[in-house]
Amino acid sequence: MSLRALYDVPAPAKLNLFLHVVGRRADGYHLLQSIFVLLDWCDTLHFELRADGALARHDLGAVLPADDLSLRAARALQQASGCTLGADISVLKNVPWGAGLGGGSSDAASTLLALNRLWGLHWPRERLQTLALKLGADVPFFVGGRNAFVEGIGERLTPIALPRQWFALVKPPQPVATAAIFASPLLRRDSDAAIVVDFLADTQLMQWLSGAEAGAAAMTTMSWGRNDLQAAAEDHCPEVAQAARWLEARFGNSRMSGSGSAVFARAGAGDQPVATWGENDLPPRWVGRLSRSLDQHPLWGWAD
Ligand SMILES: C[C@@](CO)(OP(=O)(O)O)[C@H](O)COP(=O)(O)OP(=O)(O)OC[C@H]1O[C@@H](n2ccc(N)nc2=O)[C@H](O)[C@@H]1O
Ligand SMILES: Nc1ncnc2c1ncn2[C@@H]1O[C@H](COP(=O)(O)OP(=O)(O)O)[C@@H](O)[C@H]1O
Repeated sequence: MSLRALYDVPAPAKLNLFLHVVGRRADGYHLLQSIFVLLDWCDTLHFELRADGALARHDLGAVLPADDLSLRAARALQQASGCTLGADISVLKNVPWGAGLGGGSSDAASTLLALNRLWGLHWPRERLQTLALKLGADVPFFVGGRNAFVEGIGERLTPIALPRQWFALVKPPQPVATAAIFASPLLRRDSDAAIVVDFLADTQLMQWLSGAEAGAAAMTTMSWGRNDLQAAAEDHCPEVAQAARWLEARFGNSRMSGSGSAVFARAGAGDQPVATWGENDLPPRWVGRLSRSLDQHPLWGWAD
C-alpha cells in the first residue's frame, strides 16, 4: 500500500563548533571549514499527499515567508523528478530563524527526504544532496544526516563520530541575515590568516573534539578554533556580544553559531548539563535552550 501521509517529521537544528573562512570562490561565495553538529532541538513537519499536483504550506505556529524553504524544496524536487503528485506541508516552527542554527535549511532537507518517500521516488542520498545545494549551502549537510567536518561552501562532508554533548544556546531577539555578514568589511577573507585544517592529521583538534584534551575540562572550554564571522556579526548586532558575555558568566565559554545571532556554550557530556539558568534569568524576549547533540539525524535511513 502506498503512503498517504507522513506526520511528525523532525527537522533538527545544527550548530557550528567552529567556522573558518579559508578562501573565496570566483562567484563570491566563501569557502569554509567547519564542524556541524546536529541538535535535539527540532521543527516538526507534516506531509499529506495531493493527487492534483499542488504544493501548499500551512503554518502551525509562527508565520513563515510565503515562499519558504520547505515549499522551495518541494517545488525543486517535483520539477527535477517530473513527479505529478503534490503535497500539503504543515510546519511547526520551534527553532528560531536568523540564528545560525540552520532551521530553514533543515526544513528544506526534511522536506526532500519526506517527499522522496511519500512520492515513491527512491532517489539515493547523493542525488538529493546535489539538489539540496541549489536550495542553500547548509542543506546537503542535513540531507547527509551525520555530524560532519564540512568544507567547500557546504558540499564536502566528512562524517565524524562525536561524543554526545550538552550545549547551552541563547538567541537574542534581533535576527541576522547571512548575506549581510558575508558582505561585511570586517570579515576576514584572507585565507592565510585563517586556520586551515588538515582534518585527520590535526591531533589537537581530534583531542578537543573527543574531550581528551584536558580530561573532563575540555568539554567546558572552547579552546580550539574560532568563528570567523563573529566579529562582523557583533558589529552588525551588538546583542551577539551581550549573549556571549551572558554565557561566559554561566558556562565559562561561548561561541557564535554560523552567521548568528545565536550563541552557544559547551555544557558537559554527562547525563545532565554542568549548569543551567533560572526562569527569570534570560533578558526579555531572548530564547534560551539546553540542547543535546544527536549521533545522527532522526531521519537517517530514509534515503538509503
Ligand atoms: C554561515 C552558515 C554556516 O553554516 O550558516 P547559517 O548562519 O546560515 O546557519 C552557512 O554557510 C550559510 O549557508 P546558507 O544559510 O544556506 O546560505 P545561503 O542561503 O546559501 O547564502 C546566503 C548568502 O550568503 C553568502 N554566502 C553564503 C555562504 C557562503 N559560504 N558564502 C557566502 O558568501 C552569499 O552572498 C549568499 O547569497
Ligand atoms: N522554513 C523556514 N524556516 C526558517 N526560515 C526560513 C524558512 N524558509 C525561509 N526562511 C528564511 O531563511 C532565513 C534563514 O533561515 P535559517 O535557515 O533558519 O537560517 P539561519 O541558520 O541563518 O538562521 C530566515 O531569515 C527566513 O527569512
